[in-house]
Amino acid sequence: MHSPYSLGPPPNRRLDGCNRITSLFPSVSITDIGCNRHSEFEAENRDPPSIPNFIFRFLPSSSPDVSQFFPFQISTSSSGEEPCYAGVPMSSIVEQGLGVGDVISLLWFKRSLPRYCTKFIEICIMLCADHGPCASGAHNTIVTARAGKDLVSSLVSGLLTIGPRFGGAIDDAARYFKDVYDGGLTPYEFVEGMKKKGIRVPGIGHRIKRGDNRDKRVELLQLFARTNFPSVKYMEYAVQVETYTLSKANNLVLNVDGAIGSLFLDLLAGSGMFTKQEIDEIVEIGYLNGLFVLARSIGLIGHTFDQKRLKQPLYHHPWEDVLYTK
Ligand SMILES: CC(=O)SCCNC(=O)CCNC(=O)[C@H](O)C(C)(C)COP(=O)(O)OP(=O)(O)OC[C@H]1O[C@@H](n2cnc3c(N)ncnc32)[C@H](O)[C@@H]1OP(=O)(O)O
Repeated sequence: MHSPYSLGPPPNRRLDGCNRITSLFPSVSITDIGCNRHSEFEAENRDPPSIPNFIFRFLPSSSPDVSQFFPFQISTSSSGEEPCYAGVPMSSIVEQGLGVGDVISLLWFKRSLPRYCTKFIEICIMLCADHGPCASGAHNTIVTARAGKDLVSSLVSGLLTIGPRFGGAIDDAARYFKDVYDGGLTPYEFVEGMKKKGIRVPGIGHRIKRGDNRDKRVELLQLFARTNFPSVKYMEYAVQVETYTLSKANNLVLNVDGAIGSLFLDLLAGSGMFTKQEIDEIVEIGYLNGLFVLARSIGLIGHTFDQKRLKQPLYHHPWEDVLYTK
């Protein structure tokens, strides 16, 4: 019995996909791509090699995308001598001294991005890793760890606070900044239009930061991008939006979500590594909140360990904060 989570598509669907491929590419035989060998692997109680790996080895590089034939697509191969991320072997990743930004670029974006892009991803991860115990996510994690729960429970309890008000506005910021910049709206038209619709501008506003107490993380991201990116047009637009919102209220700064959202648009558009269609898809699907989720997991895990190491007792919130009503 094939589980959808273990070996990939069951044999009949594998064969079906392979048959369609061999009919499309007469130079490729079904033996070449290993489809007729499923029972052989099963008899030896081994995982069959992934079909796409076989196929990509035999198809000419100009072949159309065959991935559409497969209900399961992978970018991590575990069937060869060593695991590969989007076709790049682990040894090559280690030997080239690549970092976690490169791994993210391979696994999320399915391509090797230039070093300044992967460095930018790494800076996002480093800067968003933690923001102290009072932020929503850390607070939840701490309370959960102190209730005696395990690492995973404590981590996810914190992660579940990530959303439109806390760390989860990067995708929406990117969507809006892209739409309004590409559509030629002025910052004034954008902000006032949002106000009319009763929607807060994603990427703008902070609970603590103010116009006269800027977010250092935003400044560091902007400095890196201004120095290394070929173009920062979306970021400059976001800064113009901030200038306008700050003229309305001192808390309406460009926050870290807005900075990452606008700068990632610049990375996608300026690197020359993505087609317009791919950029639209990345923004529409919403890849970018993943950066905050991944980054903040580092800090939340640290908060869990702190509580365990310090043997902190069950948390109880101070009575005096609570207004009791009838
Ligand atoms: C790492 C991070 O978490 S960064 C934050 C990511 N989230 C966003 O970018 C979403 C948009 N921003 C917001 O929703 C808010 O600014 C928050 C949640 C981040 C902070 O909110 P708070 O400091 O609690 O501000 P509060 O909710 O009290 O709002 C104060 C005033 O500013 C206005 N305001 C706050 N943010 C915005 C915004 N993004 N756009 C328009 N107006 C805003 C509010 O309408 C409110 O005005 P009102 O009292 O006249 O209604």
